Order: sequence, then structure tokens, then C-alpha cells
Amino acid sequence: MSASYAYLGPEGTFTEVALRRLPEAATRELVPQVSVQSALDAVRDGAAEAAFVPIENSVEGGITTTLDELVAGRPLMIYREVLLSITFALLVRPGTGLDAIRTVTAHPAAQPQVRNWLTARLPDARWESAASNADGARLVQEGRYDAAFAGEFAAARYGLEALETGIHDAENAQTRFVLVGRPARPAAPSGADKTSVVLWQRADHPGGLRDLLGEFSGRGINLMLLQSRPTGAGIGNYCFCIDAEGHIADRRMAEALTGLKRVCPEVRFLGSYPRADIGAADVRPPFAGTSDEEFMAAAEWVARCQDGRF
Ligand SMILES: O=C(O)C(=O)Cc1ccccc1
Repeated sequence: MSASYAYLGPEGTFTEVALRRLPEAATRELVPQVSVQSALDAVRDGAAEAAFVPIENSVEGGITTTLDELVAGRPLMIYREVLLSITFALLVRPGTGLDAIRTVTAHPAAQPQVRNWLTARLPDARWESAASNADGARLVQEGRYDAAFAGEFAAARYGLEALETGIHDAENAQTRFVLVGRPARPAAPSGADKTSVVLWQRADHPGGLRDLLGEFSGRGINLMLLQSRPTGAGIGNYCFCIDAEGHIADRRMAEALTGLKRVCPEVRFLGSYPRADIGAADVRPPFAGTSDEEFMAAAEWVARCQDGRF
């Protein structure tokens, strides 16, 4: 197995900056890929140990290419996450002024984060999507577009200059990235973990989603993400990507997943991994009746009842 991490490239993406924040990245070869799909396929085919890709941003929600790959592609698992605060720079070939910009490019997920700025400052510019923000910068270098929204750090890499910096429609916009590998035993609980799953619900079942969510809420498990994605089976057919607080090694999470596996036609476990937003010291204690000890004591009581030893 190759000790390399594939990531959404080319060099100079926000993805690369976020990846370099993981201590383990320092000991791996980092290999840029042209798309999220090719980064994930490199892992599935054994060419890379893991892939690092964007999955969610606080302005627009899920990065659908990544979610759909994790939902429907050959199974993979999430091992780590990184949160990165993002502002954009407008990168141009040296000497280009704002009034000369007719075309702008960036990754589609960048657009909702710069839309107001674009309307105010470059109302007539035509938007074209790029495979990533750094790829947009590369295309500006090649003369294909006049300007790209990307990280300021990408300017030097592509011989461009930043005409404007700090561009962001929403304050504190953050993007979440995940390190994805082939399925294996999740790391032991860190004390502040989350669990990602995809749930399919039975067709035409009134209150189906409420019942699925009840498996979590009834055990005191807080949800951090709920995103529906079409299953591809026609209008009205959705599955649900869910991030929930806790680790599959926690009794309450294991029991919630057991309940979901019984009632859902399909459940895909996407991993239990350390949260990037808070540490163990900030995790609130389990709600009354939902600690490991309370689950175990209750299971022992049932066993004693079954034995007539209560
Ligand atoms: O990493 C990049 O540069 C990307 O193209 C993905 C992305 C898109 C929008 C915000 C953050 C990351």
C-alpha cells in the first residue's frame, strides 16, 4: 500500500492547505488529483493510502460530489476532519485591472461565498466553473479566463497577482474537509468524536424520517449534519447523510445504529473520528440514562429478568 495521500489539486487549493494541518500529512507524499472522484478512486484502487477532499461548507452546505461518492461509490470510511476558515482573493495576470475582467472562474462551491461581491464589483463578468479554485488560477495563468477566486497563497504558484483579498460574503465562512480511506477498524474514541452514516428509509412510510431521527434523539445523541441526497431512483427518493455526536464504541451510538439497521432498508457506516470543532474537555456529559454504564446496567437487569434472578 502506498504511503501517499491524494487530494483535490492542483497545488495551491484550500484542500492542500487544510491537509497540511494534519500532523500525519508531514510523513506522507501528497499527490494532487484533478477531481474529488479521482482522489477517491486512487484510494479505492490502492494507489493511495487515503484521500483528502472538501465535504461541507458553512455557507452552502454539503459538497455534493463528495457526499454522492461516499453515499453510492465503492465503500470508503472517514478517518479525520479539518475545519478551515476561508476568504478569497481575486487573482489576475500581473497588470490586469478590474475594468478589464470579463470572465471569472472558481470551484462551484466558491460562488455562494463571493456572489454579492461579484454583483457589486463585477456585475457584467461571466462566471465559469473550474475543477478547483487552484485549477481556476491555473486557467487564468494560461489565459483562458481573466480572473480566478482562490486562496491568496495560490498567486505565487501560478504567477498571478491578488487584485483584491479578504473577499467573503459571509463572515466566518468555514469549509470542512475529510481524510478518507478504505474501510478498517475506526480509531479508539478520542473523547470528542462524531459518527457519519447514510440512511435509506422505507418508501411511503409516513413519519419515516421522524422515526429514523428518533433512534438518535431517544438515546440522547445530538445531530450535527442532516443532508438529503437523491438516490437516483426518481423524484421523491432520498437518502440522508447524518453526522451525529459520539463514537460507534459508545453504547448509545451502537444501540442507535442497531435500531437503524433493523428499520432501514440500507445503512452505510462512514466512520467514527475525532471532531475538529471542539476537544474532549468541551464535550458535554451524556444525558441522564444514556451513559455506557447505564446502558450496561440496564442490559444486565434484562438478562437477570430473563433468568428469573431479579
Ligand atoms: O480546495 C479548493 O481550493 C477547492 O476548490 C474546494 C473548495 C471550494 C470552495 C471553498 C473551499 C474549498
